[in-house]
Amino acid sequence: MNEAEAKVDKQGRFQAYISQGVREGALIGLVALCVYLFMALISYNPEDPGWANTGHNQVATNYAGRTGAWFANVLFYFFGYVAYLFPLLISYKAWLQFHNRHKKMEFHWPLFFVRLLGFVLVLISATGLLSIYSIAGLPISSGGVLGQEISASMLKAFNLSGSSLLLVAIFLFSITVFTGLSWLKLMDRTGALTLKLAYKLIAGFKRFKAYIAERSADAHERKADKERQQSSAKQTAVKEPPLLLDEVSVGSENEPQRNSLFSKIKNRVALKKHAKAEGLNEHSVSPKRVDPVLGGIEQHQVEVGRDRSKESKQHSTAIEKIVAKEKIIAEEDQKGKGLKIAPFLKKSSQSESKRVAKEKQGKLFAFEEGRLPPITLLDPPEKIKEQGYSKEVLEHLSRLLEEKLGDFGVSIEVVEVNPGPVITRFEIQPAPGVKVSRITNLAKDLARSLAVLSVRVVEVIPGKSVVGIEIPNEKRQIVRFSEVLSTKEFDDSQSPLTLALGNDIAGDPIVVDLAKMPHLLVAGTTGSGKSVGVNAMLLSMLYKSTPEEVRLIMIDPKMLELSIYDGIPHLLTPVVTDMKEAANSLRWCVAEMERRYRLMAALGVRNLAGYNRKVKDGIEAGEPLKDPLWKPDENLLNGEEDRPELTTLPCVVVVVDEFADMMMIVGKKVEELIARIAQKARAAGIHLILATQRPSVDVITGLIKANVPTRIAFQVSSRIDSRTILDQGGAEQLLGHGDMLYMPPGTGMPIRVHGAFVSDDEVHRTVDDWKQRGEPDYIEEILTGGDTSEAIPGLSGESSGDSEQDALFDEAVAFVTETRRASISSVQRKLKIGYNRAANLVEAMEAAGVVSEAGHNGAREVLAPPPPKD
Ligand SMILES: Nc1ncnc2c1ncn2[C@@H]1O[C@H](COP(=O)(O)OP(=O)(O)OP(=O)(O)O)[C@@H](O)[C@H]1O
Repeated sequence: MNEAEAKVDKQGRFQAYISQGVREGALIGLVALCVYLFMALISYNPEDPGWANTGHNQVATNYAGRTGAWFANVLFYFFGYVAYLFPLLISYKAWLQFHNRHKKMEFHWPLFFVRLLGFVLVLISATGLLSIYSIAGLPISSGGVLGQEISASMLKAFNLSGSSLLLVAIFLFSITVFTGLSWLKLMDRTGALTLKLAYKLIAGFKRFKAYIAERSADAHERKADKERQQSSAKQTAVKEPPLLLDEVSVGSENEPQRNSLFSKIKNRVALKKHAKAEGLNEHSVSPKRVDPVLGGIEQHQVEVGRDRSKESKQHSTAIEKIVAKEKIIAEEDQKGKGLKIAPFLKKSSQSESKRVAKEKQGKLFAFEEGRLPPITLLDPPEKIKEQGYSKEVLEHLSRLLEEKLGDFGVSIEVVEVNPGPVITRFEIQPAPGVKVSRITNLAKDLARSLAVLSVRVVEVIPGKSVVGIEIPNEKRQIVRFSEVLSTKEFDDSQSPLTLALGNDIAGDPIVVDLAKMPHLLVAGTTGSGKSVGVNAMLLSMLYKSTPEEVRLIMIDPKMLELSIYDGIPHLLTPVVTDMKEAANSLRWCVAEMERRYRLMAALGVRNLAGYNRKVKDGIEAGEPLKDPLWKPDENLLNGEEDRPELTTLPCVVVVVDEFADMMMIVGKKVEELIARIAQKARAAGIHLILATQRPSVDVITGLIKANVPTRIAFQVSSRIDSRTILDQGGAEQLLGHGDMLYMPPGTGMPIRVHGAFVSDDEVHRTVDDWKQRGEPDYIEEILTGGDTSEAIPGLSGESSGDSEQDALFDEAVAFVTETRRASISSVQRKLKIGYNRAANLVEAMEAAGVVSEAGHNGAREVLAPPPPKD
């Protein structure tokens, strides 16, 4: 940079420095002048000494002092109230100075003169107008001397109206000239501002209206909730239609206030249903409540973002609430549409079995009678099946289920609905962290809330990660026995001990094999369908097997249910009603079991099927097998040629209806006999069906439970009873009338079965048919006991029976199975009894199969499982 340039640069910087100082100095000076003038004008006192008058005051009262008083006097004298225009003008100039501080200062003379002209014109017109329309307060006219002069000459020339018009026009024009203000633009801006203001006012009013509506709706709802609570407390019975009534009344006592939203949705569900019933459009009912508020929502939402004031925040929360509610309702509708409603997948083909087809043919061509009674003897299934809930009701129920569980603090989502012939299963997906036991514990509350008979919670559905909620259909289909017998499943089953239980929840037949169980325990309260169930089992065998295949021993302490079967060829002995005879028949079973074991051992086979096959093969080959156990009678002097031929052995099924009565009358001996049969009889083809209506631990003892692995629970009165039978709850949630839980052996998962219905007539017809087919071949020793009772190995004699009847026997069994220690001394210590009594108890336990025989070191193994924990 050369010297000249540096000089120019220095000068430039100096100029910039000066110009900035001048600008800022001018700004400060102008502000100070404006304030000073303004002070002087507002505190103007005519008493002060001034330009036009000397005044009485020695000391000026003006805030701006004598000078200020003087200036004020001059300005007011000449221009009247227009004097205020001067500080106003100066403040405008100061603002311009500030606004354009970064711009280069340029002085434009023509513009300056135009502006000055404008200013003069403003002074003239304003003062003139003020003098014509004088405002009091100044010693001279409010337009000052200038105004006086102008108005006088104007009035002379143009009169009042003409002068006024002219002066207003000049004033407006001069303002434009002076300030550059465009009146048209101003009008535009004013219009826009007015409109904006009007919008704001309307929006504010709408928000306020919405807020008021919301508050009154809430108050109304709280009041309605309260009334509902009171009325539901008073209500003892739920009226028709149960679902709708429940939606508004039942369960509301559990609803906290915060859930009033749910009650609104509930009402909506009710309204929708009602609307449907009335044939109304759904929308004609529901949106009415929200219409007034919905109108302004969108606009409000936009403004809520802008307006940060407190009041608008309050309003916005009210609006957000409403929007949220609408969202929920919309979601609800959406969900309803997305819900999967599919009937259960059926496994069975439903086509009729070969046997049914054959029977039809047989009828047609009058074939010879079959070896079994025809299924046509039974009542045919109903042609018109009851239909479950409609799709709409299922959707509503799903939402209701979600709400109700939500009310109890359990958040779930219904993912699928499977309507079945008797019940409908809702598959629900619990929210993360929700324990399924919480839902199970709510079963009763849910049933009440949904106004249904009962609700069963299926904690685990194999192959799915959902929980099942089963609710009964309004009308249930009756499962006819004939429809289960006509299925392929029953026909294809090879076992002579095939039992047709009924249909599962999907309507598929449940056909089971007693031989595989191998013993069955059936329990349920009075009227639960237990006797019908046992009849169905017996008829299943009568429609599947001949007396050569299956023989029956029926024990009926009530002398009621089973006596109907008396006289059929399957019976080994007349229906047993005497309990002493019942004990003898059990004893015979044990002896028969032992005999069969010996026979099987002699023939080298492992089970009854193997034995029967071998015997049959021998007969078919023309070389029937001889009885290896036969001993020649010394008195009769018979020889080897008299050795009888072996015949096939039938399965023996012992059916005990009301097994609790037998236990009470005969005592513990029965338990021991049953345990004995249950432990070993599978291979020997002896099976037990034990039914009781008293599922208590003194009837279904640990010993029996340990030996009878397959259970069927009909409806019971409590969860404890259900646990006694199934080792888990669930049976208390059944519907009765043949609804049962079937627990197959070796599984912990009960299957829900709707039992097949068998009428007494059907039983009579079947029994009569069998009676015509053959006579029973009774074995007398069964009832008398014969000499078999003494000869049963392993079966305790009367002395051990006494020990078993010891009052402490059960306690001792419980102790031993629990601690898994079977020593006499520990029993002695635990029960605080003498050595002999403890030893007898342990021996009785050995005889009952609870503990093993003493080993070479005297130690015994505990065989029975530990007692169930309630
Ligand atoms: N599978 C079924 N389907 C429809 N209804 C049934 C079914 N099973 C039973 N019922 C109805 O339930 C009633 C009671 O059944 P059931 O007599 O078998 O009960 P229970 O448990 O044996 O009672 P109790 O112990 O007093 O004899 C029957 O009269 C019948 O109307």
